[in-house]
Amino acid sequence: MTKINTRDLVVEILLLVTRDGQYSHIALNQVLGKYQYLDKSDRAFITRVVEGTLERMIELDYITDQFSKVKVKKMKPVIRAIIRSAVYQLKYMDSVPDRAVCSEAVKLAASRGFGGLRGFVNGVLRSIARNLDTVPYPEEGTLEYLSVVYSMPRWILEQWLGCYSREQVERMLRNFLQEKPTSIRCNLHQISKEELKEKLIREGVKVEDVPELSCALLISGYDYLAALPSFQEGDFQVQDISSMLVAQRADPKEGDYVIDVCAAPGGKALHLADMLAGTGMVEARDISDYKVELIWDNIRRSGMENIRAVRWDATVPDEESVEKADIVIADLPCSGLGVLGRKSDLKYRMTREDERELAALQRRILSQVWRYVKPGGRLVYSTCTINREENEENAAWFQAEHPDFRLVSQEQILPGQQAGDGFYIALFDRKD
Ligand SMILES: C[S@@+](CC[C@H](N)C(=O)[O-])C[C@H]1O[C@@H](n2cnc3c(N)ncnc32)[C@H](O)[C@@H]1O
Repeated sequence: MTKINTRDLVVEILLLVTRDGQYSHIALNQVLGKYQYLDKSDRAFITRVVEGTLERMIELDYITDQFSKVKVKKMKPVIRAIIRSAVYQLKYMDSVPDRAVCSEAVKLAASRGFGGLRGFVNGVLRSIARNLDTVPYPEEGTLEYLSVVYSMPRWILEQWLGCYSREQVERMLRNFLQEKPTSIRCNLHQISKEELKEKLIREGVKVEDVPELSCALLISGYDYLAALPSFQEGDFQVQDISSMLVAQRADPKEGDYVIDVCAAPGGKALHLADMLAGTGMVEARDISDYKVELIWDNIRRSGMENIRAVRWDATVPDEESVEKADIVIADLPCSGLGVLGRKSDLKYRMTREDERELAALQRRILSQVWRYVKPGGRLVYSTCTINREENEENAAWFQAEHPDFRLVSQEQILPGQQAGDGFYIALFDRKD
């Protein structure tokens, strides 16, 4: 079998994300799925360089611009991807010798049809390698400094500094860059947490408890999660810890009928079905056949029978569901700025305009789905963002529009505040 060049795969994935607009986790899974025979260390190298390069892209470009006559923005996409991933290795991966980073990058430029730029790539990377320790950074305390050091677009920083203290903002920024274990939710209808822990340990996985949540575990040290027997047998679901709070706040009772109006890939809907312990029914809806199939994949794996997946556009009224649900879950599409620690490419995609459009879409969906809540039932509105317009302001708007609903609680969890992602949850009940 021909040896796969891992750095070439890194460049391929970076191009899929930065040039072709694919989501990083999808591009990474796609490529790693195609080369399943790669050994564990190669897979770990590819994942680390791709994720690290995307996470630190603003800083990497800032460094490169100090040493290159052609600014990063003006470079050809392939050269840009090669240089970015090489600068990441020079700055953040001590285990890779600088000489190897530079020469591999030069070879890559040639093999990708840019032989004429070998000298350029070599020159830029060697000057960076020589001068990395003395790169002048923007003045500490300025917005530019935060933007470069934490690789965060300025508009996002301005927005957060307008709502939160500098200390809170810096804690979030530090948190996004920290490596975190994967959180999983144990399917308690099928296996106890202790049994799952033992099974995972036998599969070579490192497991930690989450004391505050009886269904959650943190795992690390595995190679390919989807290949673990415990995953294939439906013993757990990958789910963020903050996201597990949604079903907890909804607090379903035996026999409840739940509609999750935006459910794919099904994390919260499956959690609710698990809490219903074989009783009641969860209808998990999403907008496309593709998304509905993702939910079905997870339902089949979990083996649960009190949940079904259905295609339905949540902005379209569904007269048959009016006042039928004990609980409506509205975990709506959002700007996702609370999960930048796991999906760092979102910070480069999102714009202020997108946020406004998402806040408006959330209102359109809420304007329909409240009708499905029975008198005496509950509506949980949640997002994985930390933007007030999408969160507190939408909850206040909903409350003002619908006086027969009462805002029972709302919580804005900031990244770094507890173990999970940044998240927002508002719980409403409908008067009887
Ligand atoms: C935040 S995600 C939901 C995550 C899910 N609740 C979970 O826990 O796994 C939002 C979902 O809304 C779906 N969506 C977007 N617009 C929609 C619409 N108009 N109707 C129904 N679903 C929609 C997206 O396809 C996406 O799967």
